[in-house]
Amino acid sequence: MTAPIICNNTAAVQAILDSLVTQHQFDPAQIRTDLESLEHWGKDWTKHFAPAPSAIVFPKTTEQVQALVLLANEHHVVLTPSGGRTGLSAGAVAANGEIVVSMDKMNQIGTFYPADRMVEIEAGVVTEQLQAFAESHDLYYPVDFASAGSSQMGGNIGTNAGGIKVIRYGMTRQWIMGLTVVTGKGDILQLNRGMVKNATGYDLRHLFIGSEGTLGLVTHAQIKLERPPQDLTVMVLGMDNFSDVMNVLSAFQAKIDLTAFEFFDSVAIDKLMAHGQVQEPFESRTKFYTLLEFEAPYEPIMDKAMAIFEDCMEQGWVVDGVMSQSIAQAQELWKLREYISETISVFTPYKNDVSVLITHVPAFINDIDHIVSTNYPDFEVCWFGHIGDGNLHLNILKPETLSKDDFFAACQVVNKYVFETVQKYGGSVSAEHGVGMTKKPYLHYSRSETEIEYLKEIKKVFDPNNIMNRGKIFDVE
Ligand SMILES: O=C(O)CC[C@@H](O)C(=O)O
Ligand SMILES: [Zn+2]
Repeated sequence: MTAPIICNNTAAVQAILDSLVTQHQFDPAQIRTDLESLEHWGKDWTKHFAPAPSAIVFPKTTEQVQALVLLANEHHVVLTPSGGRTGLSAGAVAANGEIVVSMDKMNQIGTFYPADRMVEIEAGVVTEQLQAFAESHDLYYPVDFASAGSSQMGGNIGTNAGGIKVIRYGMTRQWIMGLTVVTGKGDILQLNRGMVKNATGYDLRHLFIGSEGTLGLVTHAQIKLERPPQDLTVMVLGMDNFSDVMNVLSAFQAKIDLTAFEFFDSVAIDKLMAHGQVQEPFESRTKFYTLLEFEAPYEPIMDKAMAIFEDCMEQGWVVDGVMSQSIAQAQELWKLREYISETISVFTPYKNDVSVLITHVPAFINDIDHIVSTNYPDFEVCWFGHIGDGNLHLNILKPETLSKDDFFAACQVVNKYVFETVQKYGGSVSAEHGVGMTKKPYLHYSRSETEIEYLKEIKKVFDPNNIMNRGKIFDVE
């Protein structure tokens, strides 16, 4: 039997911190225990749990991470990995006296392999930093989202982050050619070493991608890069029926390779306009909006897009539309979608991040719409998401008069119906934000009991003392 974990045993934490400095070349500046730091590094963007870590440690090398993991095992103290802390499922929240392992000081871009179109990075590299590096070599890192300026690659790998270009380029997983990890046991493993072809049995790299730091810590990654897209053109279309959103998606996808197909509703537009940072796309409001993007380096593609657009108007699916004529205009239109999450954050939204097969989206949305209008008659609901890949972000906005706890409790009651519907369509209770703590109680709607037992067994192999991000995804006895 493993010894019990004593999360907030200050003596044990202090013994670890002392040992890091005296035995493992940690500079005292690599350790913080002041209240402000504990508050800052102890939480992500979720508002459900109060941060309460014991200390924040900033390793600089894989060996320092290993030393910390070995000490945590010895002293039975839990570690919480921390990247840019932009997560929305409380995967990086340390609420129980954990030591937070921040990758902020491991933020270097390493060797570039032009022939392999690949670059080695440390886990603390910020997404935008990698994107800029790729651009400086006439290449492209295509995984993108509104938080790219803060999110770190280690966190993106931990949650298999998705974002706005998944319809064309897939999730983070697709771009990870290799990983260096320190397992929960304290072993350093080099997984796949960047190769495209490597048929030597289980590919452990893929276990670590999306494992939310519960198996160990990613310290380095080898990232594939892509040729940059050419002449991206953006269209924003307004429509009054959700089924028309899907008609438009099918019409475009039949003839053009889209790089994005995003959707949002008039509540999102209301909030954006009230915030005042973006321009109204059309003179009159419509109920739904889609933003689609495609490469248009040649005139015939543009002609094709215009013809599809006109056809959508004739069919009565689209009420209004606008197309970018320059990069600046395309960027301006993107703000309509990218600013939504931050704009509505003042309403302490209750977040759902669900997905189903695109085939099931219309029926699924109908069911969810019914649940929401029956159960939330008094709450404002904001619909948006990456509908082109089947991912819907359903945000319920807190009325000012209701306390956070009462509001979350009310939403949790309705969750049951939302997730039963997800289950009915064989969908996911977390499409791209991870499970963390907020979706932990609902994991069983997407993963069978038997499957969860396998997950727990895998966790035990890599982290027998359950010191890695304990209490995230599922609980292990
Ligand atoms: O805030 C949300 O619910 C979604 C955040 C992000 O995934 C997005 O697509 O903007
Ligand atoms: Zn999203």
